Amino acid sequence: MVTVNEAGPAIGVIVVAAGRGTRMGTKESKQYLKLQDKPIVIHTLEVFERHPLISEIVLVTGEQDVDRCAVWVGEYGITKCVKVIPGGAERQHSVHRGLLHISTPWILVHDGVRPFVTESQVTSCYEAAVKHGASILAVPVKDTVKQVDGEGWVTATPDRRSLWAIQTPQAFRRSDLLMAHEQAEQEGFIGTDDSMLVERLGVPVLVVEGSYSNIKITTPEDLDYAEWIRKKKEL
Ligand SMILES: Nc1ccn([C@@H]2O[C@H](COP(=O)(O)OP(=O)(O)OP(=O)(O)O)[C@@H](O)[C@H]2O)c(=O)n1
Ligand SMILES: C[C@](O)(CO)[C@H](O)COP(=O)(O)O
Repeated sequence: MVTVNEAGPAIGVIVVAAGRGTRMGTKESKQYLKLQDKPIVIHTLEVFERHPLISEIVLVTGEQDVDRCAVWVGEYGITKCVKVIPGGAERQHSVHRGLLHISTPWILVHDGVRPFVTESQVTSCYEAAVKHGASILAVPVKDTVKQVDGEGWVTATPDRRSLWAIQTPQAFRRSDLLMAHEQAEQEGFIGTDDSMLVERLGVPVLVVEGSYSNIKITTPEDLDYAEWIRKKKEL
């Protein structure tokens, strides 16, 4: 772990960037690939660095990447990043580790590979959480979605009007998120987002509409799309 900057408590963000990017298939993990001039994870950190409500960022990276990320944090002027720590085998473990290094009463969790979230989306997500207890960004699903069995047969077609594609940030009371992670760990439950864990506690989670451009850079074609989004934002 590297302690980078000192900052006062308010709203904390855990940026998880400890994944291996197997679906991207590049030698360098996708969060460190350059988008225009900077690593993707730096673009992501800059959104929170600029955000007036955010006081503190904990960056979770691969164990072997902690030192170089701590150097980048200094070089790119991410003054709110107070710690760079190693993550775990699953995203969930990385978030849990981050949570142990941040003590603000409200926490946002964000994927290091979602660099296009906007300041207003972060604000909307946080404000909805404070008002309603927990909140996540999402967009309505555009395609018809089918449930399919292991042999390829369609088993159900859920009503699309009830389906949303879930994004980050996701905002929670720190106490709820910590309890949710502890319970999941005790029960051996692994979820693909933090909301799943908090939902298991019985905490209602409100969906806040985000935007389709808040993509998670996951597969190679996402890189071209990311360049296109970035250029469009500059215009
Ligand atoms: N053990 C892990 C796995 C994922 N993540 C982070 O969680 C975010 C969303 O995960 P995903 O896009 O699935 O990233 P990877 O796990 O890297 O991708 P893949 O599943 O293709 O290996 C990414 O910022 C990733 O770095 C993490 O911090 N720790
Ligand atoms: C949290 C998340 O970004 C919501 O879409 C996503 O579930 C994490 O990535 P993964 O691809 O499911 O690992």
